[in-house]
Amino acid sequence: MTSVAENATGRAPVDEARREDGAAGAGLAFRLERAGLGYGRDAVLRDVELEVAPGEVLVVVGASGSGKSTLLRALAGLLPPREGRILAGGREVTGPSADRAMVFQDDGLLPWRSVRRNVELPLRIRGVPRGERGRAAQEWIEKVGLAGFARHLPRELSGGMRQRVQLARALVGAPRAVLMDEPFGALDAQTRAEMQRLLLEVLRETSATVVFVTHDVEEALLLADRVAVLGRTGVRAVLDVPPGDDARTNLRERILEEL
Ligand SMILES: Nc1ncnc2c1ncn2[C@@H]1O[C@H](COP(=O)(O)OP(=O)(O)OP(=O)(O)O)[C@@H](O)[C@H]1O
Repeated sequence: MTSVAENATGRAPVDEARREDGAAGAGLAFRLERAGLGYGRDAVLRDVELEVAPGEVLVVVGASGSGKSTLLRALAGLLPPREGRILAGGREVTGPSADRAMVFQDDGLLPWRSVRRNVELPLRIRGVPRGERGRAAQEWIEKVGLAGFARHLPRELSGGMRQRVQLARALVGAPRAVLMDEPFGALDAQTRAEMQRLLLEVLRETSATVVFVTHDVEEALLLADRVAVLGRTGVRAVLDVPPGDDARTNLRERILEEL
């Protein structure tokens, strides 16, 4: 298991005592034990052994079709493993949970709901009283730079703004893990860079564990504490992201070799 002391988000190093489970609100640890994932008869990933430490940002890269989204769906509890086990916070994952928020590439917002009402949704599902959820939603809308847009509908926003709304919706309920599937994949280069900066900024305020899927090795190096590289049927390597440009250049080459 890697040290996450050099966390890209600048967050405090993970407390060893919290690794396996930890108090409510602490980042969630994940563990895949010989997990086999697939659809019907088709195996996508076999024998996956992987640990994600609480508070860590693990970025998953791999060729198209290597199973990045499949892995994320399994962590979210949307796809049960065919073999082995998946543990979150020491407990077997048997379905989705409010502890594990998801962010998708296509925005996944409810088109008929305003920004505020989209952001409030996880709190509403949990039965948080209206006033409290309105305040929390407004706070997150401001944090993601959308003050003044609370009453807008998703179709009135740009792609980048819609991803900001998704980020606010994912984090408003203080989840212990955020699972992000190519969230910036459809954005232009400049908006993507802005969103990466915003993500690093907002993650500093949370202790959530992040598993982030991307095609983009540069994005992986920017965001990750560690990078997991998927190969044809499994995890080929899990690599620490060291500080320093030279070390990153070496790592970039290593990742590209593994891909
Ligand atoms: N719902 C599904 N039913 C059947 N097969 C699926 C399903 N979703 C994905 N697959 C298959 O599983 C394999 C892995 O797909 P997955 O989407 O996890 O890969 P990926 O690495 O995320 O790809 P990409 O980078 O192109 O998004 C592919 O062969 C895909 O066709």
